[in-house]
Amino acid sequence: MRYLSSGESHGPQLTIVIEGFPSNLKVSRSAIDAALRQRQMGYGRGYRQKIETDTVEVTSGLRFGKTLGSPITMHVVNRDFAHWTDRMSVWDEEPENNKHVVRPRPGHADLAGAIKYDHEDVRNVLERASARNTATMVAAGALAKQLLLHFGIRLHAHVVEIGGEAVADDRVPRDWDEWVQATETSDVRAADPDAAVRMKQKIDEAKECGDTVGGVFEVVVVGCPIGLGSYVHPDRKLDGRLAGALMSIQAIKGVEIGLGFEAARRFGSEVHDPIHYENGQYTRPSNGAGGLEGGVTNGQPIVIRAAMKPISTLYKPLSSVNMETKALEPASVERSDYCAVPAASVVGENVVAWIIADALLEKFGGDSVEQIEERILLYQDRVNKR
Ligand SMILES: Cc1cc2nc3c(=O)[nH]c(=O)nc-3n(C[C@H](O)[C@H](O)[C@H](O)COP(=O)(O)O)c2cc1C
Ligand SMILES: C=C(O[C@@H]1CC(C(=O)O)=C[C@@H](OP(=O)(O)O)[C@H]1O)C(=O)O
Repeated sequence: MRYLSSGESHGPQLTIVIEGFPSNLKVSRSAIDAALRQRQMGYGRGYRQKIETDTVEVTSGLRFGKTLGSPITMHVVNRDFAHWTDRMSVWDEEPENNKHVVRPRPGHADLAGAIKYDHEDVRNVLERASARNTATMVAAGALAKQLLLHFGIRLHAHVVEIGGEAVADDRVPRDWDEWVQATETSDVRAADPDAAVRMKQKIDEAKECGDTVGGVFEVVVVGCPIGLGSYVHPDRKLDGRLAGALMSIQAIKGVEIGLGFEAARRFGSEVHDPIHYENGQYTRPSNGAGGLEGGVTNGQPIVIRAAMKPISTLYKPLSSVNMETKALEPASVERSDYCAVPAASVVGENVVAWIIADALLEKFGGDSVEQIEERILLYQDRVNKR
């Protein structure tokens, strides 16, 4: 299963073409729209989200709400394009009064992208480098999530840290539904209400100073069978694939699985999860491995965290260089978010859904939902005999 996306941030629309999605899954448009809406939310987002109301249009691959097995094409319209028709025109000549972006922002793709693609106007870079494209990741992932749910695999993401303010683990509900409810009613998607207050204060502090803040989110996946992914080649290791997918989200700078970096500070006896056998199955009393050993799912919940750097555009800009004159000048200022960690957590949840769904199809074949069902049942039988 694979997908490609296209679209500039202020162009007419974003497009996603998915190939290899199995047939005969009844899919819900409102579930995709709900995920898109969640991605737009979160304390610290900028004015753009007041302009957009992201929803999905599907123009191929579905009939009567069911997948056909043929390529699925989805679109998300950029309402903001209405304000950019001359500056983002596909065919018309460039307007004479068009102002070029020439002072690249430290932390964004501006400078490296302008040099790589030989652009004089940095806008030609930032339009596609923009995290607007994360809407396509969410649309594709929200479809994959529906496939996973059909097979009893659930996943959810929450924010665990913003600007150094972290949730207390014992304040996060252990019950799945309560936890989901707690994050979805929090405007920073953090399940600990006191930490959420401190996180919002950090965002306010950054905003007042013309600055930005980053943070950490965590994705949890439950219900995965043992044996997704493989240890045989680097590109088949599920830990690597998940880390790669999360790292490919704009501004993600670190990924850790299970104990992650903490494992490097402990003795092995304090890190690895003992193996027990109870009531006819293997159990693990702890989950330091975060559900993955040797690049393969081990039946425990997958727990994976990602660190997001602060937003690159600063209203009080760092110094940069005018690429036309080479003079030292403040970096350009684009309308911007102050903090997008809650939004990034939604993106993270959906890119993880995509990778797990892909690994599921790889293990069980992927032409139709019925065929996958049969193979999962057969496999479960074998697993139960081990
Ligand atoms: C959901 C989301 C929203 C973002 N919003 C902004 C923004 O408003 N302004 C900005 O400069 N960067 C924003 N970013 C981050 C930039 O896209 C990112 O800094 C840039 O792509 C370079 O990141 P990289 O070095 O990880 O590739 C956002 C990222 C995400 C995930
Ligand atoms: C458009 C989105 O995020 C954008 C990501 C982004 C960036 O530089 O990455 C810059 C901002 O764009 P604009 O200048 O249009 O406000 C964000 O709003 C979105 O998430 O839908």
